[in-house]
Amino acid sequence: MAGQTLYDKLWNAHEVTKRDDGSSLIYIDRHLLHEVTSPQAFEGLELANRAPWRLSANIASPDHNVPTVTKERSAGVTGIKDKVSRLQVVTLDENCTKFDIAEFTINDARQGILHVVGPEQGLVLPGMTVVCGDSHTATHGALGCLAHGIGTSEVEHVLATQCLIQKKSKNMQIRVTGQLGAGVTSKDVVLAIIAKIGTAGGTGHAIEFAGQVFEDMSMEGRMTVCNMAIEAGARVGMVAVDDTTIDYVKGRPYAPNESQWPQAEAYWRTLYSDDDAVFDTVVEIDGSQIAPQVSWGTSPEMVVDITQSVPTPDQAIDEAQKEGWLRAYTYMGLEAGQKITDIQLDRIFIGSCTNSRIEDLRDAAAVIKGRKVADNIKEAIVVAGSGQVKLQAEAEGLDALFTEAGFEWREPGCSMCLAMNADKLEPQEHCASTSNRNFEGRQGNGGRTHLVSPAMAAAAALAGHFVDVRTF
Ligand SMILES: CC(C)[C@H](C(=O)O)[C@@H](O)C(=O)O
Ligand code: SF4
Repeated sequence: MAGQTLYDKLWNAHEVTKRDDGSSLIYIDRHLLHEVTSPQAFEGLELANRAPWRLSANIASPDHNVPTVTKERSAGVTGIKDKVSRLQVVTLDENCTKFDIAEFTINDARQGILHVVGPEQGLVLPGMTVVCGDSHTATHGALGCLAHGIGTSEVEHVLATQCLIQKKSKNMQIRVTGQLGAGVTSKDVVLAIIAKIGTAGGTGHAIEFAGQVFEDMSMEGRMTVCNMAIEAGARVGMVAVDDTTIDYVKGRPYAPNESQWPQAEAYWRTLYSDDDAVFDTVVEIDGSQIAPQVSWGTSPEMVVDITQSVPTPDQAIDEAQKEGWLRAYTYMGLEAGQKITDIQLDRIFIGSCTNSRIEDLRDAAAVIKGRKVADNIKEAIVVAGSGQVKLQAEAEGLDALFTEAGFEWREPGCSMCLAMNADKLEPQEHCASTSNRNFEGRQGNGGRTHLVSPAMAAAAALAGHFVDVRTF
């Protein structure tokens, strides 16, 4: 028998039963809940007169709708101006109280974006199956677990049964070899992967990221990459367990205690793809060739190197791509062939579940070196992914570096990643954003998003336009 991939191992360890139609019933270890996709699930549970099947598997926190301005945040839920947003957060609080589910509420020091909070608290551990009513749940695969987003009806299903009906995906390995150059980060790696394979490249697959670049990468970096597996078309992204994983988990509040640790670690150490495991699809990229990336268009695959230009229609591989580009030039207000470094910016957003961990903030802060945000930038905000990241950054003095340069230092939440709270772009504004999605209207009606790394966003804030952080 051929060896098993990491995905096979995780799947087999959680398969309760195979069904006649080729799907399987899978046991779920951890369920993360936020205010947007849980209300109807709780309502369904109540109507069916059911209780959550395993309370301790669930953890909730509001993240999408919370205000990030300190004055509004300190007022708690009453500080949320938008009625619908407030109702969602209040409803989450009420449901968690009613069903006895643990919640890091709006002003809890542990509140934050679930995909930052889960690993940080040790609530997500290697070997687990992890779900959340949120497509970026793939993030958690960085810890060597099987994690993916689910819809609201599945949220109800998991609450009620702790199980899910799933169809197994194909195995894909993306190998990034060699070493990254200075100034090139995990965000550039994942954007370069998507530029290469396209937003449908991973469709139907569970992606394992492997190779020297991921072996050398920190847990924060691995989370950035797995986070965007969904933008590469896959629901699942994973990295094998190694010393980096084990060291990251050790000592986290909900991680196994000392007496449980040896047993847990012994199991976790088995979570890698066997040498003779077979992948349905393999992609290889030379990491040393990756440059800082910038998205110019309205899809995460419309990405080029900072040294390049907006592509011209004759470079499109087919008519469909050409059509997409023509539409994107207009929406983004860019000319074909225009240099990326000529794109002037209006706002800067450093945050989101892709890039709001401590290492991301350190990377951005390191670029500042006493310089100031350029005059043409209307607003530059830094939004830590969780209360814990914010505290850590403040302990390191990063907040002062940012505010002295002219950035605003905000409270944790999804913020300007999506236009669901008060942090939005105005029509036609260009934003250098460390988030993961750049479709039309994502950051506000008519807003123009450019996806970049935290270091590139910081450099752009200081220059007022995109610059190559390697020579800035
Ligand atoms: C609101 C939520 C359902 C959504 C998701 O699933 O990803 C959001 O987090 C996003 O990033 O678009
Ligand atoms: S930060 Fe953005 S991508 Fe992540 S969960 Fe929030 S809205 Fe979705």
